[in-house]
Amino acid sequence: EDEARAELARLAQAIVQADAAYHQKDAPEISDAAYDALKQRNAAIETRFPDLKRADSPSERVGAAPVEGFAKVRHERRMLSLGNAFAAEEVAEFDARIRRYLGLSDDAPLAYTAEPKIDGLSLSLRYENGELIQAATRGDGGTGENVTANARTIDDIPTRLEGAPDVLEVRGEVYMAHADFEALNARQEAAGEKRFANPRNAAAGSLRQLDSAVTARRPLKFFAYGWGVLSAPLADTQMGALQRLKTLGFVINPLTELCDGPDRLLAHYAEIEQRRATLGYDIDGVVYKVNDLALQDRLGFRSTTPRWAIAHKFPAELAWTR
Ligand SMILES: NC(=O)n1nc(-c2ccco2)nc1N
Repeated sequence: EDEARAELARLAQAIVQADAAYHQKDAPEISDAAYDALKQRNAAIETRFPDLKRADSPSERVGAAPVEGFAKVRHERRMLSLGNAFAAEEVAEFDARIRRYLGLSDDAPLAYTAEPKIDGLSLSLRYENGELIQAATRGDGGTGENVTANARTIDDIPTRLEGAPDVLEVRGEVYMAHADFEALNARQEAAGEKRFANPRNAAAGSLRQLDSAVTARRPLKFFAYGWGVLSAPLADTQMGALQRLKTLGFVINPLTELCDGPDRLLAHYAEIEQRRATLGYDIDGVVYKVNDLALQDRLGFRSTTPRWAIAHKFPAELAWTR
């Protein structure tokens, strides 16, 4: 009984904290699944020890459940996270591993693209016959949230495309620029509303608003960096596909470069790291991708990450200090 009483106290505190993060900071500290598990554990103990139920039990609190939220969307092609590299040697290993996997000799040409890794939240945009019909967050990679109405309010996201494949899913990152973030927090403060901890939380909280009129007032931006389902190929190479997306009206990160091998990748990494503080938006590394799409298809994916791509991260930045 004492064990149960103590655990109920811990659960109540954890659930209150999770609710506060979800509702106040627009940035849940734990996943919906973890939240649900806390609630179920609490209910199970209360069922077993009814007389231990707390006056402030989370199972009785009105509005405790996170906002009923968005319709769920299944991603036909999983939205994957990236493997990480932290040291230069790991970049050489990434290249060597790919050469081994493909049976390429050390001196065979093997090009990569290198682009800044935007520190925002991933979004998948589905266009059919040139119409934006669905926008979904990454979620757990297999199932995300339907945020179509909110995505339509983002200027960088075209609602209509000319000359696109019949079915085209564009993937990219929603983010908030530093200047827009500061201005938003000033408005929040003036209105007696909560401030956002950092641009990523502000972008996430703004995109995951149930009221799209709120999203429309939030300065969100979008860089396209990839694709999902395609009814026809965009190009034969990563760089060519990005150029095609640009032609279709998407914003591609201007610091994206074609590199002929690990040394060039590291040189570009250093250049981007040099310019990081002047970009006006948060990045947390550089993403290297094999440029040839036929090779990407042969390389495929590891359990959860592409074999053909890696994120070379910057050393963790101090707490958001601007
Ligand atoms: N976050 C970001 O900027 N990303 N993320 C990818 C990615 C994730 C999976 C495949 O590619 N690429 C870029 N530029």
